[in-house]
Order: sequence, then C-alpha cells, then structure tokens
Amino acid sequence: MFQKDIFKGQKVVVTGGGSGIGYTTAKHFLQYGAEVLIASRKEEKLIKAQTELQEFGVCEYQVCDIREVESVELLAEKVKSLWGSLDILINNAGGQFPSRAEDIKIKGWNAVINNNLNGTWYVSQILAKAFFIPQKSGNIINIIANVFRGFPGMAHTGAARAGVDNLTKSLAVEWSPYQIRVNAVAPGIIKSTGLEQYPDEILKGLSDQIPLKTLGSTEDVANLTTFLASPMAKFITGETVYLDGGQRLWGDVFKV
Ligand SMILES: CCCCCCCCC/C=C/C(=O)SCCNC(=O)CCNC(=O)[C@H](O)C(C)(C)COP(=O)(O)OP(=O)(O)OC[C@H]1O[C@@H](n2cnc3c(N)ncnc32)[C@H](O)[C@@H]1OP(=O)(O)O
Ligand SMILES: NC(=O)C1=CN([C@@H]2O[C@H](COP(=O)(O)OP(=O)(O)OC[C@H]3O[C@@H](n4cnc5c(N)ncnc54)[C@H](OP(=O)(O)O)[C@@H]3O)[C@@H](O)[C@H]2O)C=CC1
Repeated sequence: MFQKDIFKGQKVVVTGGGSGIGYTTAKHFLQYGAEVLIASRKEEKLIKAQTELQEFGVCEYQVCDIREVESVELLAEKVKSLWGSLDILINNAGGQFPSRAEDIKIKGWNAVINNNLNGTWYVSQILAKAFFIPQKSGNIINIIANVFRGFPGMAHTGAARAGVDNLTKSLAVEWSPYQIRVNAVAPGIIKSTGLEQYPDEILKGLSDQIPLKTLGSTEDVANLTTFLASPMAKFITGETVYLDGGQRLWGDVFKV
C-alpha cells in the first residue's frame, strides 16, 4: 500500500502487540521500516511474537499491564532507554467478555472499564508527557469497537469505548499545539485470536448480520491504522473511523 520505507526511523509502541490485531499492526509498521515495541501482560506471548516479528525488523517488547500506572511508567522508561523518543502510539490492548447487562458483576464492570478506558488513558497521558508533548510531535491511534448503536451484550465495553471515542476528540484539540494527532479506529467483528473466547452460539451466523456478509481481518485493521499514522493522513485528527462492513448501520448481532 505504501512505499516500503514510509515509517523508516520511526519508533512505534503497540499495546497488545503480542496477538491478533496488535500483532498484525506491529508487523505492518516493521514492514514499512519502523522500529516497534510490543507491550502486554504475558511475557511468554510477547517473546514468541517478538521472535516471529524480528524477521521483519527491529522488534522490542515490554511486559506491561496498562491498568497499572507503575507498569506504564516502566514502559515509558523502557522506551526512553531504548530510543529516547517516540513517534507513534497504538492503544490496542483491551478486551471484555459477553454478558447481559443485569448479570455483570461490579468486579467485572470495573475490570472492563479499567482495561479499556482507564488503561488507554494512563498510557496516553504518560507517553504523551514523556515524549510527544516535549518533542512537539506525536501520533496516537486508539483501537476501540463498533459502539455506534451502543453495544448491547457488552454494555461495559460500549461505555468504555465511547469514553475513548470522546477522549480522542478532546485530546486532538488540547494537544494540537504540540502537533500531536489523535484518532481512533472502530473495528466491527474481526477474525482474530480475540474472537476465540466467544462461544460458538454467539459467533454462528454473525457474518449474515453484516451488510458486506463477511468478518474483517486483522490486516484490514492494520491497513487503516498505518494509514492514519502516516503522513498521508496528516490533516486528519480527532476522527473515529469505523471499519465494520457496514455493521454499525444494519443487522443485529444481539437478540432482544
Ligand atoms: C453479545 C454480542 C456479541 C457480539 C459478537 C462478538 C463481537 C466481538 C467484538 C469484540 C471482540 C473483541 O474485543 S476480541 C478481544 C477480546 N480479547 C480479550 O477480551 C482479551 C482480554 N480480556 C480480558 O483480559 C478479560 O476479559 C478482562 C475481564 C477484560 C480482564 O480480565 P482480568 O484478568 O482483569 O480479570 P478476571 O480476573 O479475568 O475477571 C475479573 C472479573 O470480570 C468478570 N469476568 C471476567 N471474565 C468473565 C466472563 N467470561 N464472564 C463473566 N464475567 C467475567 C468476573 O466478574 C471476574 O471476577 P471473578 O468473578 O472474581 O472471576
Ligand atoms: N476482534 C474483534 O472482533 C475486535 C477487537 N476489538 C479490540 O481490538 C483490540 C485487539 O483485539 P484482538 O486482537 O481481537 O484480541 P486479542 O485478545 O488477541 O488482543 C488483546 C490484546 O490486549 C492485551 N491486553 C489485554 N488486557 C491488557 C492489559 N490490561 N494490559 C496490557 N495488555 C493487555 C492482550 O495481551 P496479554 O494477554 O498478554 O495482556 C492481547 O494481546 C482489543 O482492544 C479488542 O477489544 C474491537 C472490536 C472488535
């Protein structure tokens, strides 16, 4: 899609880069010349991913739980010691579990809000203060979800992702004097490792409920994310781009 060296010399952090969408996104950045650090909770997963990704370029990793401020501060330290600067942050780490709203326990609600809203905020603020704001340059892409019509069946993540959608707009304006662009990608249903945790009865027939009659791929998400991070999107900020085969407009994956 791009010239091969479009991200040459750029330093990129991808949270949740050890699997699924984050892994493919890290791979794309490496293929286009960037150096990438992947960060998530499970070291074994990160080491395996790093070993594979190193085939495409310089890939580093850091164990990090985005819900823990101290852990995110260590991530910033790692970036500082490796590179001394940062160009692009992909806030991809996240997740939730399907549940009817009335059955979500307080602990489960808090786990999902902490993961998707608070975690994204901690990483964004800490890395922006450490790098983007003093550098007066930066680029943040938040991977959220298709919350266009709410998210029945996963109300917790709908609330958290809508929070990040709005945060994207606020930060795009507040941090514009530092030349930091902030955008979001809202994937619909993507064939990835993340879908494996959903029971078959939920997954069955899902593509029939999508106007384009197919699920998305991790490459689809990575293509859009790299585009938004590239100079080709230099006038785009504060935007959330849906990538869902039209699912936000039609079809019902949740039966009332
Ligand atoms: C419908 C439309 C479909 C629509 C069709 C499908 C559309 C899919 C679109 C989106 C797809 C994706 O995002 S795919 C990406 C998915 N990837 C992930 O979700 C991976 C990351 N997820 C996680 O780590 C977890 O789900 C998350 C809860 C967020 C964080 O886990 P933690 O380790 O912090 O916490 P845990 O100790 O596991 O759980 C904390 C509490 O959360 C609750 N909890 C956790 N898992 C639970 C579960 N499966 N069912 C009930 N409750 C659960 C319990 O109350 C737990 O407490 P106890 O009771 O004490 O145990
Ligand atoms: N697949 C889909 O259909 C859709 C996915 N999404 C979102 O896209 C993102 C990527 O999902 P996908 O690739 O499909 O699924 P994965 O489960 O493969 O990816 C989630 C990644 O996030 C990491 N992660 C989760 N919680 C934390 C945490 N607290 N701190 C640090 N890392 C964490 C996981 O790594 P580890 O376990 O090592 O921490 C994992 O690598 C997620 O935010 C997901 O919710 C949104 C819409 C649709």
